[in-house]
Amino acid sequence: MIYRHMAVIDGEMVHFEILDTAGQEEDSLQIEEKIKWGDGFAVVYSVTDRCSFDEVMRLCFLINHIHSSPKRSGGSEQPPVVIVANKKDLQFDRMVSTQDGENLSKALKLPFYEISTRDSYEETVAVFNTLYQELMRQGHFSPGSFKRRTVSKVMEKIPKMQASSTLNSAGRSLSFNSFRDYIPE
Ligand SMILES: Nc1nc2c(ncn2[C@@H]2O[C@H](COP(=O)(O)OP(=O)(O)OP(=O)(O)O)[C@@H](O)[C@H]2O)c(=O)[nH]1
Repeated sequence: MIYRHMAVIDGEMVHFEILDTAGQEEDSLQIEEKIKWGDGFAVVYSVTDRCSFDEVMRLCFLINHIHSSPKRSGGSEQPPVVIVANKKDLQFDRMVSTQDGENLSKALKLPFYEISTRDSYEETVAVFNTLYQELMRQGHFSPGSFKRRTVSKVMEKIPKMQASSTLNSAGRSLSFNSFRDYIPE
């Protein structure tokens, strides 16, 4: 599933395409193609699901590995990655502490956000703003001349994906998910 999101960041209109992997059974080739496709990555876990947290480190390494391979087109710098702890509103079901998330992010030297996609649109879009700003900082893209990719090209490679609106049924929150389905067996 690809979600679209538009935002004005630092005075520039930015069009995001957000690939959501929820519930997909994928082999390692599909995973690799999807990771190659991304310019930046939000590795999302749920604070109510310890297993999703336990996958974060492995996924970050996988992203770095794939984007540092000689096959990767573009620059040599690692793509922007942020770690996102979702569902912070569910405080009574919490299984992963804020400290755990912060410690992991510090160890991996990655930005960390703890958010609730249910409660805060602003917290959610801040994740994507950070990814965009980091891409700009790296200098691979300049504002207004962003690398273009067509959805149809992606869909040829990833037949299960469909283009879709960014907004969920409540009309306010972005939807994005843990990358745990990306892990090869
Ligand atoms: N309370 C709360 N519920 C959330 C939040 N984000 C998502 N949910 C709910 O969690 C459930 C799963 O959300 P999804 O977006 O389908 O998450 P997913 O990672 O795709 O889940 P899988 O389909 O199991 O991969 C839904 O019922 C959402 O409404 C949040 O921040 N707070």
